[in-house]
Amino acid sequence: MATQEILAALEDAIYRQPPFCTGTIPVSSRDTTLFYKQGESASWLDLSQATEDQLQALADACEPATFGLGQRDVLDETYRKAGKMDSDKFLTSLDVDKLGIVARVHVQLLEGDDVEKTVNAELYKLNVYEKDSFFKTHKDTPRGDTMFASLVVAFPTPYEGGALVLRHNDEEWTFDSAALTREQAKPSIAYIAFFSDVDHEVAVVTSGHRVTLTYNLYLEDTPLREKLPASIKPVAADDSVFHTALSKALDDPSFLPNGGYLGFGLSFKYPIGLVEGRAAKHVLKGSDAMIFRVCQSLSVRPRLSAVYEVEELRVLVSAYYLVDNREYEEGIFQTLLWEFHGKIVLNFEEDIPLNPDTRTRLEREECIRMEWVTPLTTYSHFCSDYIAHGNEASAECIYADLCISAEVGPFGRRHEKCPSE
Ligand SMILES: O=C(O)CCC(=O)C(=O)O
Ligand SMILES: [Fe+2]
Repeated sequence: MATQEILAALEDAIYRQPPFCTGTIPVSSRDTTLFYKQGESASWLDLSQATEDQLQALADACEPATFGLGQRDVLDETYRKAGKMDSDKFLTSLDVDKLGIVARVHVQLLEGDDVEKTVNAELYKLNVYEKDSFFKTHKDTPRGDTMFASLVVAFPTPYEGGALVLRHNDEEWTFDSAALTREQAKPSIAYIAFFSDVDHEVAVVTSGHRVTLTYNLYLEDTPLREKLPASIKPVAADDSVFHTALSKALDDPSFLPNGGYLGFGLSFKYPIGLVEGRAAKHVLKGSDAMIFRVCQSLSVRPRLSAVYEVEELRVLVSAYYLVDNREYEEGIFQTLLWEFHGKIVLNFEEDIPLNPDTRTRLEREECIRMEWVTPLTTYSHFCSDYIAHGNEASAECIYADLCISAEVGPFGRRHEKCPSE
């Protein structure tokens, strides 16, 4: 088969599941009691049978919610109009672990080895969206490189509007928590967990009060403390179609006969730490995780990488390095090559280019030859160039556009085990 046909077949074989999971769970007053501070005193209400007056009092006890624009928290009610209460100002009786929400989200959003690790849900904020409240499109600010998803729990209070709309790779999904909770025979909460880098917005609430708790979900590198309940079955990861397509490609002597690299522009973005010298522990999401697993299982050496564009050349660097565009004595290009062990990415026809810093021809070893299976649509930003709409200012981490680069051996030596890294 011609190379282009093989690459297209590989791309078609990548299985993409939706970047979220949702559900409803019946609750009792034991789950929906909320205590909160109000100046020097305290109040409480039951969010499964709250009156208008109680909800208004809760809304009045909230502060206006800000959002993050790069490194700053800003209040701009044309972008986000909502009330927020920080987690030191209230106590909720809702336990997302006991209700099985964390376990469900765990098996529905993660696959492979990640199902054996521990997911921690960290309570972040309480939000009240009154009439005319909304939150325009944003990604949730990564708070640490092990944060992979956000969880929103909506209580059964009366309201209309306020649907959460998610958008990813030209697809759109709506989570209408008002309709979902209204439709249940018993008082129920509605939840949604989504990969935090997925664009999302809250539509305008047209009446009532939409009360939510938000949580940040982290994948810890420790084995699962308690077995997942038997009723919660892992969603079988569908690696088989891509596995078959990649094995077939590797068995084809005309496909990268002398070896080379396969590149995969990723479907999701990943948090990169802004604290220098700290290796990131990325939690790969959805189809990106699937690509990594399959490459590993076929001894095609996958690495999470960043590609920087410097003077029309593309330089591939491991995603574990943090690169910003301050003044480097040697020039940014030399620094990427020497300090960060970068390689110039060329296709199989290109001539070896000149080094833009020294104007001499680059060495063959400084370049790699790559075929892209899925295109890399955006190059990595140098850290200092980055400004984004988040739900909080980012101090520690930002999202980066990354790719997987996978090293394919020459035909006949493809399946040799690579030394572990
Ligand atoms: O309330 C929701 O459905 C989502 C809220 C949100 O996106 C946020 O607080 O960052
Ligand atoms: Fe958000």
